Amino acid sequence: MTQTLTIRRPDDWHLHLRDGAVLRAVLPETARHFGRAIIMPNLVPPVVTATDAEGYRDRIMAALPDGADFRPLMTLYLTEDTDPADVAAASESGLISAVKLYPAGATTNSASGVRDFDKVQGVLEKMAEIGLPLCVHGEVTDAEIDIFDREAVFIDRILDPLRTRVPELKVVMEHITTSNGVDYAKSQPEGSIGATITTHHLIIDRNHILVGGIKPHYYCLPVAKRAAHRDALIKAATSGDPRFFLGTDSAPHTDPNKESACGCAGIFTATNTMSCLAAVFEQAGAMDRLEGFASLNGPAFYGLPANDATITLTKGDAVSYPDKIDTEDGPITVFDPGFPLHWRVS
Ligand SMILES: NC(=O)N[C@@H](CC(=O)O)C(=O)O
Ligand SMILES: [Zn+2]
Ligand SMILES: [Zn+2]
Repeated sequence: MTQTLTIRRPDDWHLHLRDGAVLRAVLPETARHFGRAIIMPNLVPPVVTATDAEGYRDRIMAALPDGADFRPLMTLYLTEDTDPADVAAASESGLISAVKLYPAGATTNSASGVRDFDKVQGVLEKMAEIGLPLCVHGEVTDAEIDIFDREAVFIDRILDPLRTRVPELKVVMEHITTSNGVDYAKSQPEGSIGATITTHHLIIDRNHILVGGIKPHYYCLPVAKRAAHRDALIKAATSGDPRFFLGTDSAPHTDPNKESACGCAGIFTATNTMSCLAAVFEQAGAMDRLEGFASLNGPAFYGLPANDATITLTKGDAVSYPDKIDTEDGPITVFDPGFPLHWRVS
């Protein structure tokens, strides 16, 4: 008996598309299965103003394959100089769907991020007033904090005080990797907080990166933690709790930039995400909750309708995906879940 599952067309609430040749190569991978995606603004230079976002949106639209049913949801990169009026106008016109906070130095292309939160208080208050969500890369950057503890320490030292300072601000904890992240999201009122979970953090733990030789294609930030944390993420994602939704954080870097003495952080999952998620949800006995996680909870948090279109997943013989996507800048390795995938999007 063939098994099938039809769900609303999913959205990706955290996606890196880059620009130029990489954008042209990776965008079709997402547009094939996803209706919308929150587009991360960490280009070089970053997408800081409404004018930047408009230009980037136009370049994305120009790179879309003909007939694609995909809409990019743009974001602005929060800096200490961000103008509250520019943000408000960009939100009002429908150009942007969120603002992204990177603590300065936390991750790929985050040098222009925030150091002094007093300097962004005015923007955050304006966002709270107009209901515009703040997407947060939640890691402290202090050299003395162990890299495996940076998310938990961020929650205590930065996120919780921030929520006290601007209680009405809608916050998305991006790519949570710990049970601390799960617990904090669950402790906050529904509708005021969301937490995205990536495909890869539902599958790998830190052993995948380090055991049997160093595996650069499993390195991302926040770095994967112990298996017990991965299990807490699986439990949250498959629980049906509306606070948790899919943000793949698919983050392409070319192979030479990954397979290097100082390799870039980021895992590229756009190509096989839905097959990987189906495997995770099936394993957890929660196929009936995949639609909530991938297609319903995210739009509800962002105040958008779910997509009208649907996709159908079918279980059968192992599905093969390319190991790499070719780009004019070099190959980009596709995430290897480490087990055969049997669910395909038909
Ligand atoms: N996740 C990553 O490891 N990398 C992201 C940045 C980010 O989301 O932190 C990237 O832009 O490459
Ligand atoms: Zn991040
Ligand atoms: Zn990211």
